[in-house]
Amino acid sequence: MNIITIDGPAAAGKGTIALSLSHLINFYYFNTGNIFRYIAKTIIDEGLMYEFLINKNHFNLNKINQNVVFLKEIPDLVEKSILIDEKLLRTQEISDSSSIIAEIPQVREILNKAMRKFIYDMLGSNKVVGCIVDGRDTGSVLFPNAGCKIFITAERSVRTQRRFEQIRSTFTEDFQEEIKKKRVHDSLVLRDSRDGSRKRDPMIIVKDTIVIDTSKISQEETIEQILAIIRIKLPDLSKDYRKTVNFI
Ligand SMILES: Nc1ncnc2c1ncn2[C@@H]1O[C@H](COP(=O)(O)OP(=O)(O)OP(=O)(O)O)[C@@H](O)[C@H]1O
Ligand SMILES: Nc1ccn([C@H]2C[C@H](O)[C@@H](COP(=O)(O)O)O2)c(=O)n1
Repeated sequence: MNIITIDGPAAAGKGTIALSLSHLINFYYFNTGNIFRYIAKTIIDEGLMYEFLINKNHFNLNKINQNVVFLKEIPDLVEKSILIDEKLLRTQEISDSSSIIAEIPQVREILNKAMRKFIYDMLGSNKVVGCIVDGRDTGSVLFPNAGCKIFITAERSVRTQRRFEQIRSTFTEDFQEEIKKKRVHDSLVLRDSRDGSRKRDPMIIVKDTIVIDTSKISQEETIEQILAIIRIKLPDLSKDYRKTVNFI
């Protein structure tokens, strides 16, 4: 299956690497974190986050606005999460909330189903050669049959620094609260713990996954390593195609 999964902890560089790689090999790139972020944003916008936090295990997901009723399938849920301005999804509040919401099995079930359908439709339409998906459980749960599974990680201090710089360069003074390094660090600690220890679909490294620690290597080196892995794992990508994208 021409699906490449890239999992790993927050701020490890998955999205950046996946996006660059998708341009190089002409694959479609799908960021699964954004769909969890989109749901978090919706709960926050509906003013329901407080209620959600105190009743986490009994929260009535049907309470959410008719357009976003989780328990019914929302046909354009994935499309909505793609079309929204990504910057609106990258606030600290949404980062923290999305990780909490992602613990709910019902939410995961519905989002996974919607994401799988979207990707399979995309591949089936023959508009794309393949797809790169990134997240926490894309190789272990979402696409266990993916042809190539990568896990990108980095030391937490490195990830804190990367996220800190990323936020500083993205947000203006309206987001001063966002740029305190301790808050970035504390948020990563909490998210690492929640994403790695939740009962349903925790972030794990499954046995056919190749782990790349990017703490001391550049983005370019990481991409080189992944291209070398893809050559072995996805040998069926046609030779002609490989030549056109400098794949060999
Ligand atoms: N060697 C590296 N590899 C990847 N990203 C790096 C590297 N060095 C610095 N970065 C930077 O780290 C920042 C975080 O990367 P990115 O947002 O892609 O992480 P992520 O793993 O997708 O995070 P999240 O899961 O929270 O969305 C980006 O600004 C990226 O440019
Ligand atoms: N496959 C996924 C992707 C994301 N999540 C949750 C957990 C994360 O903390 C949150 C935000 O993701 P990010 O944008 O940081 O990649 O969404 C998940 O549980 N499973």
